Amino acid sequence: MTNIVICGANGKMGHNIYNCADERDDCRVIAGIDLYTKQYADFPIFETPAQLPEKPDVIIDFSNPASLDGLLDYCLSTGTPLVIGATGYTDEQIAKIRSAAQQIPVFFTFNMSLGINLLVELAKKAASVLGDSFDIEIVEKHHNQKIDAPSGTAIMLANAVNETLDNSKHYVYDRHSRRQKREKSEIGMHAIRGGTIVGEHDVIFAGHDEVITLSHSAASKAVFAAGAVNAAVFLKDQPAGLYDMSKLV
Ligand SMILES: NC(=O)C1=CN([C@@H]2O[C@H](COP(=O)(O)OP(=O)(O)OC[C@H]3O[C@@H](n4cnc5c(N)ncnc54)[C@H](OP(=O)(O)O)[C@@H]3O)[C@@H](O)[C@H]2O)C=CC1
Ligand SMILES: O=C(O)C1=N[C@H](C(=O)O)C[C@H](O)C1
Repeated sequence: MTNIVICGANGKMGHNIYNCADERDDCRVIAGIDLYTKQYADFPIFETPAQLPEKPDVIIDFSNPASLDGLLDYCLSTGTPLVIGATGYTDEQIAKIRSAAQQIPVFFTFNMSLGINLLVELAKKAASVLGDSFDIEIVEKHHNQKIDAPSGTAIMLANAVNETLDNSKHYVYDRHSRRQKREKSEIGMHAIRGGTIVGEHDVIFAGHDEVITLSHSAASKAVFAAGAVNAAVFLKDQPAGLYDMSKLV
């Protein structure tokens, strides 16, 4: 049995993770963390990790980058494994996550779906064949409640493509404020926000008279919740280190 605490328990992903864990026999949610306390049917919610009455086997975080320091303090001092699904971190925060993973198990990915992680591999392959001659643009679409842009997944895809191309590209987020043609070294990053779109990502390779688009669409948040719960059950028994979806396929 894996005892889970959800950080961001009152949020959309928090609810989906609770529902996913509730349907399984090998794990259960024992508590939540969120900005205000609200009693769920089955578990209590606390405002900070320090208030947790017992140490869980693993914490799953789908809250906000603002909760990172408190979570890392708690997980490092108690040796608690941490699954991080939230997005919007600064480079400095990502460095802190990597550093913590030298002492505790940390599972960190901007997208918990298996499909996106295959898309990353396909995009790397396409970049290795087309990257020198085709223009590369990434388009992501999400619901109107999303705070960060571009999405963590779009950044993950761009980084994977760029690393394949020896980091020869730079990212362009805005073409409104300049009057000039596109440079070969650009990866254009485009964020669309509207309605209840769950999450769509296109990596577009545009060449002379031909275009290849690699595309992924999530139909519900349950797909991310399933990945996060699988990650938590996996992480509980791992040594310190940084893990991602490649460990779950
Ligand atoms: N890796 C992946 O596969 C996926 C990642 N995500 C990411 O997960 C995050 C959450 O998404 P979603 O559930 O849709 O967002 P929600 O806004 O619905 O949920 C976030 C919850 O966290 C709470 N919260 C905010 N700040 C803190 C804090 N400092 N400490 C504790 N709780 C806090 C919010 O409270 P309040 O509402 O009061 O601010 C809210 O209840 C986002 O960063 C999103 O991009 C989402 C889906 C998949
Ligand atoms: O905020 C969301 O909803 C999502 N965020 C993640 C991201 O920023 O990449 C993953 C998924 O697309 C849903």
